[in-house]
Amino acid sequence: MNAINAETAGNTTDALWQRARDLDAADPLANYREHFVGTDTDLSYLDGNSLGRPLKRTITDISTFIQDSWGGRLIRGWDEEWLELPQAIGDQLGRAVLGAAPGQTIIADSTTVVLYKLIRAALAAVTDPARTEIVLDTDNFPTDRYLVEGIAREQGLTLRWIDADPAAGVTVEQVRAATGPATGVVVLSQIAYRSGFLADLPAVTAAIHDAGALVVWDLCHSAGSVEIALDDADVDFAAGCTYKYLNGGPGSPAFAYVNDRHLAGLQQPIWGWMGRKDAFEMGPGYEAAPGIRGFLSGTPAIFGMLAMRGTLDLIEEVGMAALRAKSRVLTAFALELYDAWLAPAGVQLSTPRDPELRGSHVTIDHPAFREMTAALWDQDVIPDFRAPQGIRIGLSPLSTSFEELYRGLAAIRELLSGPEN
Ligand SMILES: Cc1ncc(COP(=O)(O)O)c(C=O)c1O
Ligand SMILES: Nc1c(O)cccc1C(=O)C[C@H](N)C(=O)O
Repeated sequence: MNAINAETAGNTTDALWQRARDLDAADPLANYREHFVGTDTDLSYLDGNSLGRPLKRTITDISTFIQDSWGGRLIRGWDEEWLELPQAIGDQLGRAVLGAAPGQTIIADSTTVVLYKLIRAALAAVTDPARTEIVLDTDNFPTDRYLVEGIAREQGLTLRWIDADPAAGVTVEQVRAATGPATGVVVLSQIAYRSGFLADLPAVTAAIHDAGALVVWDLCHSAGSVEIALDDADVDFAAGCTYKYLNGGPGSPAFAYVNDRHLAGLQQPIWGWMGRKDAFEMGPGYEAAPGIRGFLSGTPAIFGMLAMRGTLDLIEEVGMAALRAKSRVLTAFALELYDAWLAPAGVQLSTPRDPELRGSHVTIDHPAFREMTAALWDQDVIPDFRAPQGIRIGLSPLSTSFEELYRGLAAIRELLSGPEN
């Protein structure tokens, strides 16, 4: 029996539609949606946690860059501006999003490469030879797991796996149980890519430090969606993407954060000319540039850095607290729609209900979702599918509207209820 009854669904649907409109009307960030390309259509974009929408100003920023900077200044651009951009934008990101004082954040490479460098740097900072274990969890993003497996093999270290509940995440208790005198480094995501579980970063960091180990946080799904205070939590190392909630565009470079107290004498493993002291001296042997700049390896991807500046400017204007507040209302409304329409149709919720424990996406599971995702995309409803049967509803606080979210979940409800309804 199909549990969505047409009569009651009609009433609920009208009430929820009105509610979506009311939430948009009450949303203090509603006007920011207009800053993004494509938000004046009926397309429902629910995948900003994979790839954020572009800002309209990016069209002008990129075009001006080509015309004036690249086209006008040519190679002089490096000396005049570009060489400093990885640190300048890194500092802005640190200030606006990460809770990091200047000089600890840099834009570089991809998240995968940055994580490799950070994990190796963290291991190099562990001086006790008895600390031979890297701790990670079974539900972390594939790149994190593969990197750690590769590094353990390369360095002759042992892995200790935390068995994470895929519908929840890694708890402080689990971290305490998995760490001890043999732990060197722990690698975790602040927000789980699948369930959206939000880890208690300060408490987990403190637990890892209590065990005498260092932590590398993956902030891909949290940068630009939740408030982060890396310095206050005394985090050791962190990395993340800029193409999700920071709207840097496909393949935009990653960021690396290294706490000041680790920077002196830091050893990262990819020794390229751009990370060397006096890069343009091109001297013999490698001597790392002082500070966070020693974290560069090759030529920075300037083009890929331009778009994220627009979002950082907006975040500085609005503040991360306002973004987090909107994100909480968005995910709460997603749960309301889920309860009214999808739970009765047998869809499982795989994201914590407690708003303190979730980030900015909601994951729902159903055996029909693999096939359904293509049908949704055809209808301009764009979530993403994560195997084996999950749809993630990614909600970007600056660009997602409540009506857009309503339309997306209504389309899922209709496809689930079949052609007869
Ligand atoms: C948690 C997490 N870590 C790492 C990555 C991978 O980063 P990249 O492909 O940019 O290296 C992603 C997304 O792709 C992610 O969600
Ligand atoms: N990075 C991606 C890509 O290059 C292509 C398609 C999707 C992505 C993603 O961002 C995946 C994403 N990090 C995830 O959480 O699943």
